[in-house]
Amino acid sequence: MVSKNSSKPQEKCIGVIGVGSFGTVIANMLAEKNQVMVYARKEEVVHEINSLHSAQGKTLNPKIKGTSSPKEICEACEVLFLMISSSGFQDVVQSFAPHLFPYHLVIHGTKGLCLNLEKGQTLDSVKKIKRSQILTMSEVILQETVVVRVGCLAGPNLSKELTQSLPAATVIASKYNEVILEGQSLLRSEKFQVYGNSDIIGVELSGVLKNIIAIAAGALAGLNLGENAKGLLISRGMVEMVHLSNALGGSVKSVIGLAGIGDLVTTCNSVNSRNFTVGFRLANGEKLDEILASMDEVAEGVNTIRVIKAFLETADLRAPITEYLYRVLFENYDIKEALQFLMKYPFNVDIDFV
Ligand SMILES: NC(=O)c1ccc[n+]([C@@H]2O[C@H](COP(=O)([O-])OP(=O)(O)OC[C@H]3O[C@@H](n4cnc5c(N)ncnc54)[C@H](O)[C@@H]3O)[C@@H](O)[C@H]2O)c1
Ligand SMILES: O=P(O)(O)OC[C@H](O)CO
Repeated sequence: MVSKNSSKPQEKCIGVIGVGSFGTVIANMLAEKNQVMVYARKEEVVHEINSLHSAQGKTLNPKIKGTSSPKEICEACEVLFLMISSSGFQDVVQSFAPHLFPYHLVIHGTKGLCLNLEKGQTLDSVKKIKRSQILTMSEVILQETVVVRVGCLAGPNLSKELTQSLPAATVIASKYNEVILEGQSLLRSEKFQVYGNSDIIGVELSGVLKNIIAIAAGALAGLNLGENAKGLLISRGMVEMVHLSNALGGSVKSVIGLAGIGDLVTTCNSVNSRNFTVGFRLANGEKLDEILASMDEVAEGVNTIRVIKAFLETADLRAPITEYLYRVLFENYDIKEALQFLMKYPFNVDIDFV
């Protein structure tokens, strides 16, 4: 877009829905090049954004305007970044649906799964689920709204490091090349590289599934089992991710790319990862309920383990790391015994998917 009076490109208004850890970082990155409007559901957070230029203590670029109105942000912005944890994703998308039109372009950054169950059913009541009862976030957007041009953003993107402007890269995945090009033009900078991928389901699943392995990596670290064991876990974890992703509709190529192996290595090695931290604290004897109650931010891997365990009940597939973590998290199985079992698991071949 070029204004009538100058050759400088006119700034667009880009919307960011959700101002948690990741939403604030992405909003600040977008504000380097364009006007940004952010949506927060609480009026006090909107007031803080507009008067103090921060969101729950996290600094925001003063150019960023806050609103609690889905209508206002959808009218002002054609491009929207959805940065909501998976637990609130479906509710937020439903509340935005009346204000979204086919001209909107929506990119999400959520690394979790939603369920597509009958009214009144829960994971506890059904216990076994099929692929059709699991929704990735792009599938939620397509199911609940008339938006067509949907993308996802995934990769090794720890928000604490992005806040410090440390170098990083991400993947924008979409079936539509224009979504990838738009995401690249909005976010790419000297410090932040943006790759494209057309396999949106595979990229979403890569970001979702690596959280499971990160919980196990945190547990290994908490038990001081060493770097050899971590190498073993990451490599077997990647194989498990490939098979699960395949069964859920993702391609191998995405898992071995930046959003898969790239994010897997980062998250399995960082105390800044919430999922790694859950595993680390479990290994130090804390109970899951205590850990989750003390965390302000979401560790998506915990719910993902429940969802994938229920999926495994209907799939012709073994995923031993996920299955044993489920027993540790939800059936009081001893974490040391689980890890010892996994170390001795009789995997016969190293790589069986190429
Ligand atoms: N923090 C990171 O380093 C990082 C990096 C990449 C991806 N992610 C992914 O991004 C997603 C969000 O992570 P985060 O770190 O920002 O989490 P967070 O807990 O800091 O923020 C979650 C945001 O979702 C909003 N939200 C949740 N339920 C809502 C509801 N019902 N209505 C309105 N708003 C609601 C919260 O208010 C908050 O703004 C997760 O899926 C995470 O896996 C996080
Ligand atoms: O803090 P985590 O464990 O949710 O990880 C954050 C990002 O997914 C890292 O890319």
